[in-house]
Amino acid sequence: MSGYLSRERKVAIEAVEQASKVCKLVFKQLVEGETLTKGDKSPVTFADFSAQAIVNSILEKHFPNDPIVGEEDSKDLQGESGEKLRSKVVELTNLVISPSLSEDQILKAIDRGQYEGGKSGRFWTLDPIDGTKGFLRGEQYAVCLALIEDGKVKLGVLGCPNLPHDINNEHNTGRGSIFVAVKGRGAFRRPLGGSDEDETPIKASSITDLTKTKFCESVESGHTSQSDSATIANKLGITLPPVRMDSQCKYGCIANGDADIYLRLRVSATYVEKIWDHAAGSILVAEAGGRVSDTNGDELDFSQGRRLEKNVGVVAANASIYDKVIEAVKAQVSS
Ligand SMILES: Nc1ncnc2c1ncn2[C@@H]1O[C@H](COP(=O)(O)OS(=O)(=O)O)[C@@H](OP(=O)(O)O)[C@H]1O
Ligand SMILES: [Mg+2]
Ligand SMILES: [Mg+2]
Ligand SMILES: [Mg+2]
Repeated sequence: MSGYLSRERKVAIEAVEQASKVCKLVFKQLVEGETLTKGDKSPVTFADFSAQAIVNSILEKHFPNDPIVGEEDSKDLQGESGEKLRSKVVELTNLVISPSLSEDQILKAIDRGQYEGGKSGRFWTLDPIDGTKGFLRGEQYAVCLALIEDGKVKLGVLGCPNLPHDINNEHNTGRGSIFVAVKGRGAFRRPLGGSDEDETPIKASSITDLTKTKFCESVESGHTSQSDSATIANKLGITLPPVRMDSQCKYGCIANGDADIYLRLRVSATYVEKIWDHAAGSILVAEAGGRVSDTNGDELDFSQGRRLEKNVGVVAANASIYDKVIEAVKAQVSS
């Protein structure tokens, strides 16, 4: 494939593929292996750091001048107290990446993610594992990578290793997809581990009858107001129960037409959304013909640094119902 951002697209897919591999490996070794005591979050920590090391070192190899806004930093891996975690991350990273990287190279790669973002120039943003709680439960999580230029998202890649190919028939289909979107070039889905030939274009749904729509939201009631969304759904005449799913896989479902509305309604007055939690997902929905905004109807503004300082919550929906949905959301959040 040639043309606008074709090299960036290819490298980003490769980076997300490799990071997804380490996540699956950690899950198999440590979560499924029953070595875990209840409440132990160490596997997701190993996978988070290893995935960020892998993506950042692949980006550095191909685009050495591009800064990265990544969720993690190497603080917890430093010094004597970080020794155990550090050696595990080095081991895991080198199971996936070749040629092998030294401990120092791995820590430096993780810390390439410290860029502060902003309104000019180009940078990448990475959430090595979004939906950490979903990962630990063996449910949905995503590796999320996006390219931002002058404050606008131009490319987004979401790796969703556990997402069923058919969410309506989840026990009888394969799992694992990569979603890709480039500004102005549409949105696509391909199987994890697949090739360019396996890519198919995807579209948001075109359903107009609100009573038949499906909405999705976070599993965690600490991340979205599930009571506000129930009130909104009721006002809109939605009868189906919410599809609760962790991570940016929710954006993937909207882009793929598997759900029609995504509501993320602020629970805490002090929480500000992070750019890596929404960059890749939002371009995916927009390129699939859907609409995305915050709960005031304002465009998500990725030019404000590491966080979406100007926005509150998120609403995504298919284009035919978006206006009705945002009207109901605004009424609820301002009441
Ligand atoms: N208070 C609050 N409000 C809103 N969002 C929050 C909040 N706290 C955390 N987070 C971020 O939510 C990310 C996961 O979002 P999900 O929609 O996947 O939620 S969940 O997994 O169902 O809990 C999660 O991303 P990861 O840390 O990458 O998992 C957080 O960045
Ligand atoms: Mg996240
Ligand atoms: Mg994360
Ligand atoms: Mg986190």
